[in-house]
Amino acid sequence: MPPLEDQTFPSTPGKFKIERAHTMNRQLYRCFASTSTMFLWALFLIALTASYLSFQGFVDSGSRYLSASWGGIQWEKQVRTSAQIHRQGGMSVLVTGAAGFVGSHVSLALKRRGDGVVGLDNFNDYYDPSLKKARKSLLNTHEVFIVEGDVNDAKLLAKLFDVVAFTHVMHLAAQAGVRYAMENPQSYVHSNIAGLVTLLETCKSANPQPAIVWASSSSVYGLNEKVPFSESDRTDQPASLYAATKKAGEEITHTYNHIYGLSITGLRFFTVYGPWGRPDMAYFSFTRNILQGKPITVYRGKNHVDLARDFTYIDDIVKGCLGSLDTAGQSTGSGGKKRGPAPYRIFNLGNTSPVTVPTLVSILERHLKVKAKRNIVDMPGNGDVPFTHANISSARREFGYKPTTDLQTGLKKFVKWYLSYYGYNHGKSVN
Ligand SMILES: O=C(O)[C@H]1O[C@H](OP(=O)(O)OP(=O)(O)OC[C@H]2O[C@@H](n3ccc(=O)[nH]c3=O)[C@H](O)[C@@H]2O)[C@H](O)[C@@H](O)[C@H]1O
Repeated sequence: MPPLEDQTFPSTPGKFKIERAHTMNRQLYRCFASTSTMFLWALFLIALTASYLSFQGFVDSGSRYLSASWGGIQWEKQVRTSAQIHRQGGMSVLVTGAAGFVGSHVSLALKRRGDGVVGLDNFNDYYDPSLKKARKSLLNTHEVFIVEGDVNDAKLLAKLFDVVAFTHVMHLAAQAGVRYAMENPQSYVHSNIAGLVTLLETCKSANPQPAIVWASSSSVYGLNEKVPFSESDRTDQPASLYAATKKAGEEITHTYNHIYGLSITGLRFFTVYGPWGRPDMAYFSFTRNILQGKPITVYRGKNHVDLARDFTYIDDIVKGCLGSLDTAGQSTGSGGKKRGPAPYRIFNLGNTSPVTVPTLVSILERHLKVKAKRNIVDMPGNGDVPFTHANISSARREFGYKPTTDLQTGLKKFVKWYLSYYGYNHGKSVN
């Protein structure tokens, strides 16, 4: 039996060490009684360490290989080819959210006029990812390569800037949707705040730094009642977490402009709609339900006042995006250091003619030739605002922005696309 003091927990660490040392000495003496045994043990330990290290190396490279959906010579070639500029004075643009609604349209428009475009998208399932895959296929046929990845992946972003010296970033990747923010608040912080900062960190360190144009939102006007909404109006009363993250984005981009000399343009989009749109938006889900004979819920504001939106057609928004890129001016910093002041701009991109939600439904009924089953309910406190209305004189002055599509015409084009994509007797599998 060992002495009692060896069995119980020591009263001080020092005592423990002394007692343990005695015990270990006795064991060492027994084990390494002869020098030849010690030599063999040393050899054994060296061999063991070497095989452990090479096994770790194998595991590391294996997991890198398995988890990487990007990288490699072939991948870099695709990125470079997609980024190639085919016009005099053209730009090479990294478009985040390229498989999204606005992202896919902007990518196509840039490519068509000869600019280099590389897309980035995480293909999340906020809405039916098969629609995003279909947009990706469309872009592929126009030689736009979309990298599958998240804007929070700093290594991927750094790699992309290693491969291509992007002149511009069109940042459209975001968690969209006003009401969904109550269900999944963290996804807004992840994409609209953390993701934005990761992207800005990459851009600030890039040499040369790109100019950045990114999607803010009309929702930043929140409870503002002064109409039409001008960029100088107050934006400190957001009505939803979505709006709050977009407003935060405006402040965050301002600091990167101020400290690092990044050229920044924020675009406040007003309820963008059109072909290849987002299934979570009202005009899209109403269309699906009307065709399926299901009821639609139409929200109504205080005192039974109809809600209204400055619905803006996608082609007008695309023109606004391209105009912003063309006039962005250069970032002035390099290697994370500012060399002089750079442009910081914010523009409304709206249509300037709000339409009520019941009118939107009536237009859809006409185009679909089907009567909607309207379920009218008071607007729940879910982050919605009663109306939006853009003053677009700044964008008009700066790059000639002039929307030309009214809701009637735009919805006609949307319905035509919807029916060609899903068919009449369809929609059942759409999310
Ligand atoms: O401009 C923006 O920055 C935002 O535009 C868009 O938000 P919203 O203007 O809220 O569009 P959308 O959901 O189509 O609802 C339209 C109207 O239908 C009403 N609405 C909606 C759903 C419903 O079931 N019933 C209903 O009446 C509803 O109350 C509202 O009055 C983008 O989704 C958002 O990502 C952001 O980009």
